[in-house]
Amino acid sequence: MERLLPRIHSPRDVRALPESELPRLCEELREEIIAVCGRVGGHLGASLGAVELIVALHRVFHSPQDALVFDVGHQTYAHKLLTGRRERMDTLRQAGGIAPFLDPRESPHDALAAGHASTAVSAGLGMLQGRRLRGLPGHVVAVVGDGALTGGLAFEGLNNTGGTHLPLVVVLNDNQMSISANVGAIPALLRTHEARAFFEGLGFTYLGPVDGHDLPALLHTLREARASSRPVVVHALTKKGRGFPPAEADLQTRGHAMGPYEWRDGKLVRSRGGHRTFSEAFAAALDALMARDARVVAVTPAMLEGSALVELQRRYPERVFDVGIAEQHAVTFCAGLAATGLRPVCAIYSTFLQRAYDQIIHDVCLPGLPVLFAVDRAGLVGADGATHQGAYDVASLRPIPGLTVMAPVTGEDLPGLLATALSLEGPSLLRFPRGTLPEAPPALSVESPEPVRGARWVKRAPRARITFITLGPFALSAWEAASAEPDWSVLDARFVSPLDEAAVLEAAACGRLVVAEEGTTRGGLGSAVLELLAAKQVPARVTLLGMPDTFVPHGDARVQRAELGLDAAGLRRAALALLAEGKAS
Ligand SMILES: Cc1ncc(C[n+]2csc(CCOP(=O)(O)OP(=O)(O)O)c2C)c(N)n1
Ligand SMILES: CC(=O)[C@@H](O)[C@H](O)COP(=O)(O)O
Ligand SMILES: [Mg+2]
Repeated sequence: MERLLPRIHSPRDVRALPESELPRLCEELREEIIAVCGRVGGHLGASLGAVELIVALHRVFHSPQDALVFDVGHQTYAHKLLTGRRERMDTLRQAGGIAPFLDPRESPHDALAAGHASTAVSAGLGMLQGRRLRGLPGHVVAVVGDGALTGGLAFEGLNNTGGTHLPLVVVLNDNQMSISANVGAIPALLRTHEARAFFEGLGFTYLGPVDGHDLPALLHTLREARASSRPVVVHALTKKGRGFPPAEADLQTRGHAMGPYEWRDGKLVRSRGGHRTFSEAFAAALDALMARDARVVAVTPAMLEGSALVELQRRYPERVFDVGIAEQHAVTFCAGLAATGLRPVCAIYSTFLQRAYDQIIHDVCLPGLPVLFAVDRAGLVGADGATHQGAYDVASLRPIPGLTVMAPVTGEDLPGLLATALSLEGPSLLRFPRGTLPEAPPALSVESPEPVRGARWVKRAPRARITFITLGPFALSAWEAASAEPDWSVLDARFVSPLDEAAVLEAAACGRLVVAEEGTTRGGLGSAVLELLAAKQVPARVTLLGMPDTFVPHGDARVQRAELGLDAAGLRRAALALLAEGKAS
């Protein structure tokens, strides 16, 4: 039988199909999503669960005249396949390829860019208001997951919408899952008759619950929602990973997002090489700390899996808290815990920490509470791209008084830095990157659980002509870049705040510095070094290396590092250029 999908180039083609063909279209979409994720990896589970929903939405609403606003955007592979991107889907999440989430620059059918959760209702309401004011026609639909609904921003949007009486259509894609099982009272309430009362109480018409895989029921309910003249919630019950047994059966570890896999003999075969990640090394160090000190507790805003805390939660169910997609709450919750004498560790991705900037300043740092922010995915993240890069944590948080900011070079550094955090009276931040642990030279592979202070010389040349000052694993690239040069030194800053001024001034005495960090150079370690040199009137030539002043798109992080000069070869080039410049003047 001729496949339908190759004939679908836009939502108009979906609407032209006889309704009886839609189940076959869904089947083909599933096959395509499974095949694409198999080849290039991606957000498999959420996308499989939203297939019927997306087909029904494109059938009932007329994108792009009607705006479909998807929360996060990780569940939209069917939408991408139906909106003219099918032939490029094998480039998904790769450099120059199809975006990991939605991007209006990629397609007019992507109403709004996203990547972070809980934005769809607010953005959808804004679009509806904007269209009204500008006299533009069209419906606006906000598609929100039950996980995203645990974020405060979603409630700010619902509250505002309910008060405006504007006919925003909110489609609640309820699969009872965030990345891990969803948490909290509201997801539980959604499974009771109270769901209707809850949304009606907020000023919405409630339609549902409807089986989110039953096309006729979905089409009927969405048509009813389209006809509404007031805010309406369509509550659709779906299953994450639907149609792919390994993803359905193993929702937490495999169903959400994955690398390329193979499907052999009815089993999923996948390997990430068995290498330990920074997150796992952090969790192991935290485990040891929790075993020693009953005051230590851990908090994650819905990233138990990614932060490698699953096992730790099993071991300490009362001391490891998943608070849902609620970064602001996570930080202020930690403030409360710390105020009782506990020592909370807030495990959070750099990009999601951005959500909680005021909570960090106002609730934690201003009262000087001893919360440790364990900032994962700091630096380039690769396939998730611009929305998820960990570029701004150091630059945005360095100015906050009393916040100690530090970074490990290797996994071996983690116990000592965690002990350092615990030895402090006030707040601290420990940043480490996504991915596997680097191999460390013998000098840096010593593990000690003792607190550390100040910077550390990785290579100290007696008559240095140039010194690298680095943050985090960059010390290893610098060490490699300098290894064949007897007069090149390497200083691991280790602390950005407080900066080890004596060590930096000693490093600057050679007259030439290359400062390297995996974060924006605007305001980061490099800026801290320049501020110090200016204050002390130290004449030194300084090159700053770091993430550029643009949003870095999706791609392979290793390739991006090479392209941005953020690897050993790039550091070497920068040093040679600086030395050559010195000669010329
Ligand atoms: C602010 C923010 N925090 C955390 C994440 C990581 N994250 C992406 S998808 C997801 C789960 C979302 O659950 P839900 O909205 O129910 O969608 P589902 O995957 O179940 O379809 C999480 C925690 C994020 N993208 N944004
Ligand atoms: C969509 C989203 O925000 C998460 O699923 C994210 O993609 C996870 O990233 P990691 O793979 O780095 O845990
Ligand atoms: Mg969900």
